[in-house]
Amino acid sequence: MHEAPIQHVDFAPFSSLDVEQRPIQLNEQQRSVAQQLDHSIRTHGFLFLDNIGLSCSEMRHALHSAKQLFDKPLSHKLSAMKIMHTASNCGYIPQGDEILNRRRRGELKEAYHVKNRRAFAQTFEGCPPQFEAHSTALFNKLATIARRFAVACAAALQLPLEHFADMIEQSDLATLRYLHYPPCEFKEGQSNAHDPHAPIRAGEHTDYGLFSFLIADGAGLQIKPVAGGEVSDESAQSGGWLDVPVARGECVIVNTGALMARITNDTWRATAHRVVVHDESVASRSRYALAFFADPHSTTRIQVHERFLRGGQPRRYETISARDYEYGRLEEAKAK
Ligand SMILES: O=C(O)CCC(=O)C(=O)O
Ligand SMILES: [Fe+2]
Repeated sequence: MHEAPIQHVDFAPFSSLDVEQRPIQLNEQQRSVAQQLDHSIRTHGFLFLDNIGLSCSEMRHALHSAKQLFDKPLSHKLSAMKIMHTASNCGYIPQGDEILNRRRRGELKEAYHVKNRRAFAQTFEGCPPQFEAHSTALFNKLATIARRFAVACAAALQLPLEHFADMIEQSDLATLRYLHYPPCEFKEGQSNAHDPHAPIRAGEHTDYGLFSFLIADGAGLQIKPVAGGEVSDESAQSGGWLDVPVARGECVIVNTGALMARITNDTWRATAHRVVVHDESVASRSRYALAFFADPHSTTRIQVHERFLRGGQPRRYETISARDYEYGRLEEAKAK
């Protein structure tokens, strides 16, 4: 297996950006960060973002609170916690309820979704005592960082600087996802990386929204840039997957999602990824991760921006609302 040569981008110049101020103005250093993003996203669709304004200890604390949440007995999680339904997209997702890739016979993970408290009321019954306060604070912090990142994306793509930042402000679709991949079986030569139907920790997929931040504490993430907004049968199954080196809660991994691919007419693609186990030692341990999905507000019209149609470029995607697109994909991912 090959390691992906993923670049690190230092986001420190953006930490002082006030995303509420209009007009947004960028200095030279910030414009240079935007150029680096453009390069990384065009070449891999994934990058490591350093100095985002979330310290290592905050990231480790977040991973620890995922552990505390999922450490609750299964009977408690099923009876006392709110179970996630597509309509709300928040709460607990038991193992087996979500299948990101329908060719897989199952996915070896459980998850918990936290939504924007400013956009709708979420209750946290059955969660550990500090979980509500901690996850809400983390959501708000990541949402601000995401808006700064959205400005950098707009600069990189030469769009009006507020273009993406306004779409995700107060978004009811943005989600903070806590993930736990429990220890699983490993059989040499029959790993889920090779058999396209075997159960897997997270099946081949692209994320739905504009971009995602990922914080993880263990190996297994693999990526494969694809030519469009979704994973085709061929691209998911053939070889060419690259390992993402583990960041162990030291920096954030960023990837672009399907709605970004639609708006940019695939100038920035959605990057396919999955989570596998390569060996006995990875299989024998739990893996915890957090993903923040920067998804536009549900009423946002997602259309190819005219800038990507210049010079007679064919329009690859029809206009759709963020809600219709995302709920379509959430329904697809629901185990039938
Ligand atoms: O756990 C990971 O590293 C990836 C999770 C992921 O891709 C997702 O939840 O969309
Ligand atoms: Fe993902």
